[in-house]
Amino acid sequence: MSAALDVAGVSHRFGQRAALSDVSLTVERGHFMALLGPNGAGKTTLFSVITRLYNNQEGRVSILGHPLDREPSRALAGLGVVFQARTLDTDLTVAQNLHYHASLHGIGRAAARARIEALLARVGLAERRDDKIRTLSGGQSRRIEIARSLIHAPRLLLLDEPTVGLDLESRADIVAIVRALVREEGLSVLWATHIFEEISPEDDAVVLHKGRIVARGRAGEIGGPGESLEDAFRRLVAAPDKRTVRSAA
Ligand SMILES: Nc1ncnc2c1ncn2[C@@H]1O[C@H](COP(=O)(O)OP(=O)(O)OP(=O)(O)O)[C@@H](O)[C@H]1O
Repeated sequence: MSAALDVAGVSHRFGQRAALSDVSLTVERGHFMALLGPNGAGKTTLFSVITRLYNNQEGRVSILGHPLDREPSRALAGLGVVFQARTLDTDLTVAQNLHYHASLHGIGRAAARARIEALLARVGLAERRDDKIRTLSGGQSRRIEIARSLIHAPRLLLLDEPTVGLDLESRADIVAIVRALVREEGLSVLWATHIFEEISPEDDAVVLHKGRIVARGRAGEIGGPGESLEDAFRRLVAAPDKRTVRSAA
């Protein structure tokens, strides 16, 4: 079976600045992959290429076996995205936001209602259905954004630093919700972050730095002997002479 996401040799430039250089990665179906990178590494640019906000300049992207350039509708139909910036309408209720999004996907009213109930239960916010978004906490809004990203039942979910600015408990809730989706529904996830507590040793991981992948493998194996993932990350994004590119996979 084809991978959930296959990125092959993708490069992207903003004028003279190379934001991505020959990036390749594969998210297998039912896997959680952490995309680790410091500010400016290129994570958001990569997500923008995968979601087709930016035209692909070089390289190939396939989602669930559908090439993004040749079959964009089929590729994007299987993709859900939680962007870094918040995009819910704060003056509308939770249900109104979700129904609006469902109609954008062409989902009928009755099917949307059932799907929204199931998703609100999934993110633990069924009782907030009729509340305006502006009355929710930051963590609760994020959970609604996750529900919204899943409205069309995608099989691959991209999340761009979804826990930034949230307290410890809200962060843990969001990580737990997404991990349950992977475990129980076989969802495939690409999770961009620079928060190490969100990553488990058995996760697949890639480290992106200055637009290049500088390490990949099981998160627990990216460090050298006796070296934590966090220490390995600091070494990898430090001066080039301190860096040894490792491939644990
Ligand atoms: N629209 C743009 N025009 C010009 N340069 C850009 C643009 N968007 C991003 N860049 C540059 O491309 C590089 C990668 O940025 P990007 O936002 O993808 O990084 P990031 O890993 O998502 O960082 P952060 O964690 O801060 O969101 C940076 O050098 C950034 O300044």
